[in-house]
Amino acid sequence: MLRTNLPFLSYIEELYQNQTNDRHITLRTFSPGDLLLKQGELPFKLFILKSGIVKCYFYEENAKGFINEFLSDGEITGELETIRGIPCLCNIEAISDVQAFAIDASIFNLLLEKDTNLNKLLLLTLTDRIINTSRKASIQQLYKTEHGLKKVLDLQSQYGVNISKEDLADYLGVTLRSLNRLLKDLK
Ligand SMILES: Nc1ncnc2c1ncn2[C@@H]1O[C@@H]2COP(=O)(O)O[C@H]2[C@H]1O
Repeated sequence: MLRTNLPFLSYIEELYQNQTNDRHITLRTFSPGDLLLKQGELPFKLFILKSGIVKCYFYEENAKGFINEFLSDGEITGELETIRGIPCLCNIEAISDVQAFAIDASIFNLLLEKDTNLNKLLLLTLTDRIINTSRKASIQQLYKTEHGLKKVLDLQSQYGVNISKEDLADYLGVTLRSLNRLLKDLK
């Protein structure tokens, strides 16, 4: 549930440290509740997380939220827009203090043209996301929510993160009321 991408983090840290005069990569900080990317908007920057946790979620027209993933160290956001030229698919919101490397979309596109390392890292990242999203979707279809909840609670204690009940419900695709009932039944 909490995705990290340490090879990507090493890659961007090296680029950041080796910058000379033109500092195209900057380090930015965000507080809980700050939006790094907004659904439907065209971002000019991509972010690669250095530390902290963000949630990646959709808002549907009926004001329901659905959380795809919780992303942490080394995860990239905003790459889909840059590659496909489409508005941001989802919102990326900090749920803890976050530090992220920011890179201009135009610079990222230039790097994509000449850096095979970046291309390989990106392919691995995108294929991982397809695998994780498909796995999550099939688990949600095949098993009861209780099964998903147990897994999420295990992972939460494994990573030592504290995720609000609202976010847990949005991650599992259930109402807060159902989540409270499930939590009560688990006791
Ligand atoms: N299923 C997913 N898992 C992880 N991250 C995602 C997923 N879907 C979208 N994102 C990220 O959310 C970002 C929103 O802006 P973009 O569409 O540019 O790029 C998107 C990806 O970086």
